Amino acid sequence: MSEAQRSAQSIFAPAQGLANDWLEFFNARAVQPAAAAATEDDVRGPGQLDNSLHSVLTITTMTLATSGAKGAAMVTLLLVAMTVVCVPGAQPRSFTQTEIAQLDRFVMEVMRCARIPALSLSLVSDDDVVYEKGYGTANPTTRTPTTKDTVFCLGSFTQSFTSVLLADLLSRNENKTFETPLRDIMGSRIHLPGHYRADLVNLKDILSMRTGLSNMDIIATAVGVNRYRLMEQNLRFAPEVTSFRESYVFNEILFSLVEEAARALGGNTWYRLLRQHVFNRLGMENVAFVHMDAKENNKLASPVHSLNGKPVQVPMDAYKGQELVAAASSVCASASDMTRWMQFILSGGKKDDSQAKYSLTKDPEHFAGHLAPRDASTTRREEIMRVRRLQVMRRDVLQNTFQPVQPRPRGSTRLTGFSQPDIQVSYTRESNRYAFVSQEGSLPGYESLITLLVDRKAGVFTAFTGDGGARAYAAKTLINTFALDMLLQGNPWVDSTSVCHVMDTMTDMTRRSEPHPTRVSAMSEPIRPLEDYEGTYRHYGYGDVFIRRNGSELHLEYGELGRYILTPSSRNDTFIIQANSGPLWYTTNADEYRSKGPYLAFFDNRYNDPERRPETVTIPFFSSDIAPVFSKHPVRPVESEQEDVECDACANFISVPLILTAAMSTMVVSLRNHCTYDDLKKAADSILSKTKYRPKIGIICGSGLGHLGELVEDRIAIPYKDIPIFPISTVPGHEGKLIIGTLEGKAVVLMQGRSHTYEGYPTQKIAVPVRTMKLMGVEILFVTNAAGGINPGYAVGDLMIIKDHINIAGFAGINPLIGPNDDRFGVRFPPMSNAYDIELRNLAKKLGKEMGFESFLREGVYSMLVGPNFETVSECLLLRKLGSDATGMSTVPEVLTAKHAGMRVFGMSLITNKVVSEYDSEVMASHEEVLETGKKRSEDLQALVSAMVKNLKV
Ligand SMILES: O=P(O)(O)O[C@@H]1C[C@H](O)[C@@H](CO)O1
Ligand SMILES: Nc1nc2[nH]cnc2c(=O)[nH]1
Repeated sequence: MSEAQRSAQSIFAPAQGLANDWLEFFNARAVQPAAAAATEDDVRGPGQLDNSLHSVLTITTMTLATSGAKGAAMVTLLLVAMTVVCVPGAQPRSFTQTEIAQLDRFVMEVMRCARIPALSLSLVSDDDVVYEKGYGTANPTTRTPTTKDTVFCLGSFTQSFTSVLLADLLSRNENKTFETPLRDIMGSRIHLPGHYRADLVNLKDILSMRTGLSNMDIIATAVGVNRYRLMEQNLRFAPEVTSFRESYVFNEILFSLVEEAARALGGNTWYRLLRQHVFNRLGMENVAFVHMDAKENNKLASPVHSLNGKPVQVPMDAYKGQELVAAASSVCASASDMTRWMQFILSGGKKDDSQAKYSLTKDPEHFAGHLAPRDASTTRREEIMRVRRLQVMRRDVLQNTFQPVQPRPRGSTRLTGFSQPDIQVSYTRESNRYAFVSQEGSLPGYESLITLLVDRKAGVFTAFTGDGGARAYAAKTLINTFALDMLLQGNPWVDSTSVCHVMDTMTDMTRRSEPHPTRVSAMSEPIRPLEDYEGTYRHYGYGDVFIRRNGSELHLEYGELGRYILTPSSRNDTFIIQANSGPLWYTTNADEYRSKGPYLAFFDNRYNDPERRPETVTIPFFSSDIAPVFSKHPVRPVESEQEDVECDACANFISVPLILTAAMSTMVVSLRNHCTYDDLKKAADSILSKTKYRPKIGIICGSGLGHLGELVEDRIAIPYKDIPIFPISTVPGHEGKLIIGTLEGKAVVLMQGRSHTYEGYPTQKIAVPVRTMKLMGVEILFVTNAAGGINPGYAVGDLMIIKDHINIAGFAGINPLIGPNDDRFGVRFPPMSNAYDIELRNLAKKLGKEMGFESFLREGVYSMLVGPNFETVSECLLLRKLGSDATGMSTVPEVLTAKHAGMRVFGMSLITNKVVSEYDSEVMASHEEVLETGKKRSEDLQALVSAMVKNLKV
């Protein structure tokens, strides 16, 4: 037994008072520390540790304050970021014997403190293997020592493999990218909740976890749901945590869709494609899948958890349910495999082929495109040497998987790197010195972490068996940190004498940052007879749970695997959940899970009446974000129907029914109505290419008011039908031309006519011309319209400067800003309190006065209804009560879009008619009257707008 093992044992046993079972694991370890022992000088003392540790912990504390449930992961990442950057100008290199001994000692100490039975480590630098090693006992039954070829299941790390596979498949497919809507890849309907998601969701959204849908992974582990049922029935009821693409929401169940996409792209199952395209190509020989062939793999390290302080083997059946989330979490691999992976990533798609024995004659494909041009002097050996580093995947293809979803705002103190992680290896951060890539994974009984310093071509991989949770995070982080510091010849700030203490501190901090468990204690008697709780409770997303009495016990059954006992607690109608048997024991029984507090089931009835039987049961541990409520009388959630009609965003004309249900205010709109930034930019550039002018002023002319366009000099006119993304005006009085030229010497772009929601355009489409103007460089927008006068003091022919608006249509869910927000246009939640620019309003009043318009120039509030009908009398009276002076059917969507995009807005209504506000009146509003008035007064309106343009300082 080595010195390190002896000290591990002596400290371990008495201090922790642990069961012998754990010691057995250590006794059986096959660690062979290097011959040379480390000198004291190699190891930093506690004094040095304090400063570094202090700064790390300070940052950690700050992170925890803002991070919430994902605190542990962030601690991990920050610690690595903090420590690996503190090595100035170090060079990667191989280890001396002394360093190997130092590293071994460190690892073994971590294993001792974190009670890790088996661990594998691999380090690479400059494409070379620096160190690969197994520690401890891989299989307690056979006492097999851990080696570099021992297989560990990697959990979420699988997502990195999946991303690279997809990058490769997409690169072979001309028309598809990570941003192609999934339905265009899979050719089938995708059922997801909320407007737009099903239409728009793409691989990037799922891989970077920004669909906003709650994680329902429990379905995969407990219910016999097959993929078809999941996709057809359950996913459409996944609870929404945030809006689509709003922020990072952990979700692995949607990887079932990714698997289907891989199948559609590659014509084979995901795992076969993965073997073929990734593992075989890289020579990752030991790979297995946790739910399929891992249990037959004799190199597999046995998964171990602790229960009441004793190590217990996790039954392989527990991983059966991983099938549904396989693409997110099912790959198992050895340290030697992961060395190859790290070399592949760090070298930009190459594989170290130096050990391979290929024959030029027998394996010509292997050398295709890699051989040096041959001349008489080239020997066969030289030719072969050229392919020592074989490019197995194109660099640009691989790089696709590293594209951030959204760039981190400059100078931002928000940890957007975490909440909007990069697509592939998840967490890329530009540290002071190195681009840093890291991904960790966990499954019951297994932990892993890979950390790559891309610029330094250095990487470390650690995997082990044992408990998960805060201590495991600390353990793997510290090992990777220490190894990288050593690799880069830095002075590790933690060493084997201090690491256990540091790990304790980190563990405590992480645990403290987690939500406090509800305090309840077990009771022998519930407040009501057990029969009262019995029944089938349903959730449309999660499926059914069955509550049955079994003798004196209450049981909860969920799917194939979920068998739980419900123990009454000190809180009324609240039960403590514990798995009683079977492979799911670890979900509620294992020490690490229990340390987070008891798992509870809350029964309730809708009247909150203790006299009535419970009708619902809420089970928080089924989800990490929204606790699902199962009900005896469930109400089927209203689904947002997806539009069947293919109505492409950039099609000329879109007829989309707007169905407003009074109860839900649900608008049925296809997200394809959104033009992307690139579509709009293309349109803007194409318009600008037709004119020498670069207008900063945009003007939209309302019904019958387009004659202003005739005052524009040196103009070109582009019919909307020639701008593919523009909606086309279909209403008399709206010409439908975009005019560019000068007005009063200023470059302007003028819309001779507009489109309206009532024409059948989704309101997002109305935003298109405004956003196009924005991308052309427009800074100030003039909007004019014809409106009905509500204010009794107004007369037909009055001009009303718009002071503010009331978005009546918005009350019913019609707003052009609904849908995913593209930050390049504006913020998600734009203020609207200053919609109509005060300076421009004052300028209009001043000029109006000078022009002698005072007697018919007003200032008031415009309200927008969708139309196309004019108002009923009661509606007019209501609008008046709301504070509206005039009403119309346009303008507001344009103003919202312009303000969202940071433009200044001036609005003016021509009062073309007076609304009918008496029940017995025989007067009727008509479009003819509107146009007629327009003719009479439009010259004044034109004069005022022209004068304003003249006076603007742009
Ligand atoms: O485009 P605007 O708002 O000027 O047109 C108004 C509203 C209807 O389109 C039409 C009704 O006459 O005039
Ligand atoms: N809603 C509405 N729009 C108009 N556009 C012009 N006149 C009117 C009107 O009276 N009501």
